Amino acid sequence: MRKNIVAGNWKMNNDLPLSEALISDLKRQTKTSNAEVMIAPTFTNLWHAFEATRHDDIEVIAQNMHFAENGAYTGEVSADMLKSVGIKTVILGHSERRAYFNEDDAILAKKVDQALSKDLRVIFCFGEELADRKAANHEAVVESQIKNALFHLDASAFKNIVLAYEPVWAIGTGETASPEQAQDMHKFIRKTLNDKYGNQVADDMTILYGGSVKPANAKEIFSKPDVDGGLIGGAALKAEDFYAIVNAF
Ligand SMILES: O=C(CO)COP(=O)(O)O
Repeated sequence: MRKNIVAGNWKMNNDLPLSEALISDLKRQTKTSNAEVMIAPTFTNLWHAFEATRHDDIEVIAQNMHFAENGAYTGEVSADMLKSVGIKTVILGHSERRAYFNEDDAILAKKVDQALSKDLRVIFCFGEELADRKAANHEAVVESQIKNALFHLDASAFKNIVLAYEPVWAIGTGETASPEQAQDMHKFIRKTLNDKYGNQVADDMTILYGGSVKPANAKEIFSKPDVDGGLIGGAALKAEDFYAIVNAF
């Protein structure tokens, strides 16, 4: 079923004391919308964050994981490790992972497979760079990112996938895709799913937009019919701003 989700990706921000403080602030906010609320702290804060929100309407999710079961992968974290600290959802394919850690479609396909085989829900991120959009190549880029990492899956696997369109040029830049640009791309993504898997998968898919979503622009972006929520970076680091976005539905 399609849902409204607002997920805060904290990226590499907040050590343990700051994470504790932000979670206390988040717990003081009031949710007036039907959106599911998620926060993605860094690995070292996951257990504390899970414990601290156990009785709250906030899901703690992970920013990344490795594709292997376990073994000699220094510095990496496995699906089982995430599950053992209460995590049920993992972000994969973020543009920062793609750009700085060389995660390509083939690696991401393996990560998606591993996460799904462990019953983790995946928030799968993708999006074009500025040069792609200037060359009017944005739809082709997004289509290939989705196809290469996900189209080996059965239709039933998509129940555990949420898509997040994050145009690279709008991340952390203060430049947002216009609500129309977001809507056009989300509609195109749904059509791409429809062409391969039919309208059940396409209509049920939750598609988030990410890239400089702020309290001031969230309402207009979320009002678009194919935008089901947001993946929020900078504005997720302040509880009032984050809940202003959550409540923009
Ligand atoms: O990358 C993002 C969320 O994953 C978006 O970040 P900003 O909201 O800071 O642009």
